[in-house]
Amino acid sequence: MPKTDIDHIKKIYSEADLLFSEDAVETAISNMAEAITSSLAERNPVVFTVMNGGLVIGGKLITKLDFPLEASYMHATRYRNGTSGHELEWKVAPMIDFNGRPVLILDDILDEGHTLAEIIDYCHKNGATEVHSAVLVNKLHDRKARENLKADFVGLEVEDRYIFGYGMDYHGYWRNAPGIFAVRGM
Ligand SMILES: O=P(O)(O)OC[C@H]1O[C@H](OP(=O)(O)OP(=O)(O)O)[C@H](O)[C@@H]1O
Ligand code: HPA
Repeated sequence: MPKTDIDHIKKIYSEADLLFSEDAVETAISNMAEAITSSLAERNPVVFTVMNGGLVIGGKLITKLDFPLEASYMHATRYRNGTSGHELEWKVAPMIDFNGRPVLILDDILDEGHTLAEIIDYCHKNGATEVHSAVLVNKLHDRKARENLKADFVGLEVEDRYIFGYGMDYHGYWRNAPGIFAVRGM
């Protein structure tokens, strides 16, 4: 797709199937926040959002976490604004030292899970005492990178289609879409 084919991008949105409305997603985020608060309020975790996809869930979720926490980000990408994954490329490593501390990783989607699996390994190797993970969406299929790979906190389960909205992109666009949408035919 040419980089500036904005008409194609608009068509993708107008033809997409709405899987979860904004209200449904907001309810899921509130439920995740409650569950995370119950589990981690006394653990003093460092909360890392995985950019870029974690942009929306990171912002929306942490204001609902009812305990003192330090928040930062890391940036790793596997899809590079395309619709199929490659090897994980680190763009920005975590900048808060988490050696000897629990960590909570926040991301938009657990799809095949290579991203989350590598980030969890990275955190353990670099001294995290516990690594917790939360994703807005888990995609249902049998292609997970590791058997039984799951996030500790999951907002919504989605069918095996290419989705966008709430941080998830279609060729770099529509991270801002107010709901979770599936691309027609994908
Ligand atoms: O479970 P996986 O199959 O590994 O895919 C999930 C990852 O893919 C997306 O990131 P992407 O690489 O597209 O970069 P982005 O965050 O900049 O969109 C998403 O934000 C997750 O981090
Ligand atoms: O379905 C998806 N949509 C957007 N980004 C993604 N990254 C992995 N899977 C997806």
